[in-house]
Order: sequence, then structure tokens, then C-alpha cells
Amino acid sequence: MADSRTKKGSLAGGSGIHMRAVETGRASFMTKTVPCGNELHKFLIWDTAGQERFHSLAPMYYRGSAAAVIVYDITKQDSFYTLKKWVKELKEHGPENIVMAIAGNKCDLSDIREVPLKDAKEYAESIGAIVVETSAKNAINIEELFQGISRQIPPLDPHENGNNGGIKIGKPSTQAGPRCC
Ligand SMILES: Nc1nc2c(ncn2[C@@H]2O[C@H](COP(=O)(O)OP(=O)(O)OP(=O)(O)O)[C@@H](O)[C@H]2O)c(=O)[nH]1
Repeated sequence: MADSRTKKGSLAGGSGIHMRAVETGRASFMTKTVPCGNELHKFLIWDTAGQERFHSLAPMYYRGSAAAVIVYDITKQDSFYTLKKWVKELKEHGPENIVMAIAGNKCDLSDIREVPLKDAKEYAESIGAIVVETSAKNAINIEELFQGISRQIPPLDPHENGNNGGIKIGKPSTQAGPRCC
């Protein structure tokens, strides 16, 4: 029988990956449930704006997160440079064991790509991140992205239950993070 675990994650860099979302200021909130073995993992996801002017708000969302998906646009080399800045920030200020995933979105436009998949793979390997090319438009590889993340998040100590019927993932934080309603 499946049990349900609650995982907090964040999407940064401007995602283009949209599920059922609620706008809350500068970030959309959404949930996604991913089957993993005989468990169901429920992700609580904040899609943060990737623009520079909202940069200072990002720590509020990635603090305490089990995973971060950083999204670039395969048709824009600049977005890949921006992604590297987010990775640096997460390495320096993010949770210690955060699972990082890199999503090269708009893979339906590969005929006008500027970022070779090889570059993304090499970079992802160098930082120990998952990498996948997605199309939010055509729903390509979105499931695979979340399944990949789900597989990488280590199981928690079963005694460390959360307060909403799920199990809290990641290091307990003394600072208040964003809350799910
Ligand atoms: N062809 C194609 N277009 C996409 C895809 N994903 C998003 N778009 C388009 O790209 C544009 C930007 O999409 P957004 O979802 O606003 O992009 P974003 O990167 O999340 O933007 P911010 O959150 O403001 O940083 C829109 O016109 C989308 O329709 C995709 O996979 N393929």
C-alpha cells in the first residue's frame, strides 16, 4: 500500500513548467503527486519568478526545500548563464543536501536551440544535478523530471513525522519558511 510523503521543493529561473498553480505574490504555488515504488510522494512546489528584480525573495522559497528545479530555455544561451548563477547561490546559501535538477525547457523548439544538450549534461554532472529537457507546452518529460527527483530524495527517519499527515523532508529549520495553505 502506498504511503504519502510531503516534500517541499522550488522551481527557479522562470520555469515554464506549470501545473495547477495559485498565484501568491511573486511565486505560484502548486502541488504534484509522484508515485515512487510503493509510496506516493506529494511535492509542495513554489514556482519563483526568475527575474533579477525578484532575486532577493528566492531564499524565502528555497529555505528548507528538499529539491530545487532550475529551469533554462534551450533556445536562449543567456538563460543557461542565469541558471549557473542560481546554482551558485543554492550551493552557497541553500539547504545542505538539496537535490538539484536542471530542466532545459522548450525542447519542442530544438531546431532553434542555442544550448547543446551535451553542455547541459556536462554541467549537471559537474554539480551532481539531475538534467532533463522538457517541454511545458507539449508536456514532455515533466513526469520524468519529478520521478528523477523523487528517486534522489533520501527517505527520512520514520520517527520524524510532519504535522499534516505527511513526513517532513530535509533538515528541520528554525526559521519560518513559506507555508502551504
Ligand atoms: N514552445 C514553447 N513555449 C513555451 C514553453 N514553456 C513556456 N513557453 C512559452 O514561453 C513564454 C514564457 O512562459 P512563462 O511560463 O511565462 O515563462 P517563465 O520562464 O516561467 O517566466 P517567469 O516566471 O516570468 O520567469 C510563454 O509565451 C509560454 O507560452 C515550452 O515548453 N515550449
